[in-house]
Amino acid sequence: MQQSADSITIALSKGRILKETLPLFAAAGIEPLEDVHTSRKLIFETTQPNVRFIIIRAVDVPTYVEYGAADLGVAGKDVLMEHGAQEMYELLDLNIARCKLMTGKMKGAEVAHGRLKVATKFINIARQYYAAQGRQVDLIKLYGGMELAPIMNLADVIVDIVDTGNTLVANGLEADEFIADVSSRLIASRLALKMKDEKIRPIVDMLEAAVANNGANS
Ligand SMILES: Nc1ncnc2c1ncn2[C@@H]1O[C@H](COP(=O)(O)OP(=O)(O)OP(=O)(O)O)[C@@H](O)[C@H]1O
Ligand SMILES: O=P(O)(O)OC[C@H]1O[C@H](OP(=O)(O)OP(=O)(O)O)[C@H](O)[C@@H]1O
Repeated sequence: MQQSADSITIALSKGRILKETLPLFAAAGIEPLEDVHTSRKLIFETTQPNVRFIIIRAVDVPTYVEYGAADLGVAGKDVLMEHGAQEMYELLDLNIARCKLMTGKMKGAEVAHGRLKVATKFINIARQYYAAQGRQVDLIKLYGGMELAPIMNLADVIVDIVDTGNTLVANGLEADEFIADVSSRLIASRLALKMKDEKIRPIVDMLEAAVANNGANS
């Protein structure tokens, strides 16, 4: 399907962000015409004739926006930091899916002073974080369940998302160093901002009001 000059494509992260994203867009007058949770479709028309959603894996959202295949996107700050922000702009902090990026280690463990083995799916974030501290690290890429790595002696520490801390505790780990606060952001492609500013602006304004209203009600 071609990107058309007068339509707007918005890439949404499926998974846990989606539940909190849809009410914000609904408050901005943009609702999918079908139930996104039960449909196998990837593209959804919305209550606004020229606005459609594509619903994809969180890590793929920056890629669609970067290439201008989507005009707008919603993704976690963790995903954006890991991807690196080329050809796109962060327009709004949606203040949803709030959590922290932290290092974690076995409870009570002393982190050795020498070279550190770090398991994470956030390889770029971890590389930058430890480089800024001048620490030598071996990075071990995982795709989930990072908490298992120190238990199995695969790594000394992990870099992962922490919210309640329950997952760390349930696995005998503890949070150690804070890396960054995370929440979901509205992003736009450079191209879309240049070519479709007058279509994008009212959507951003309505979302901004919805976010403020969300904050006032929580
Ligand atoms: N425990 C959490 N609490 C709050 N927000 C979280 C939590 N875990 C992840 N997030 C945020 O939600 C985003 C999406 O997380 P989710 O778990 O839905 O997807 P994922 O596991 O990264 O992706 P996939 O399921 O495609 O592998 C993350 O990028 C992060 O910004
Ligand atoms: O501090 P908590 O409230 O326990 O939340 C943190 C957990 O949530 C995320 O995992 P998720 O459920 O997304 O699983 P996955 O990363 O293995 O896909 C994250 O990777 C942590 O494991």
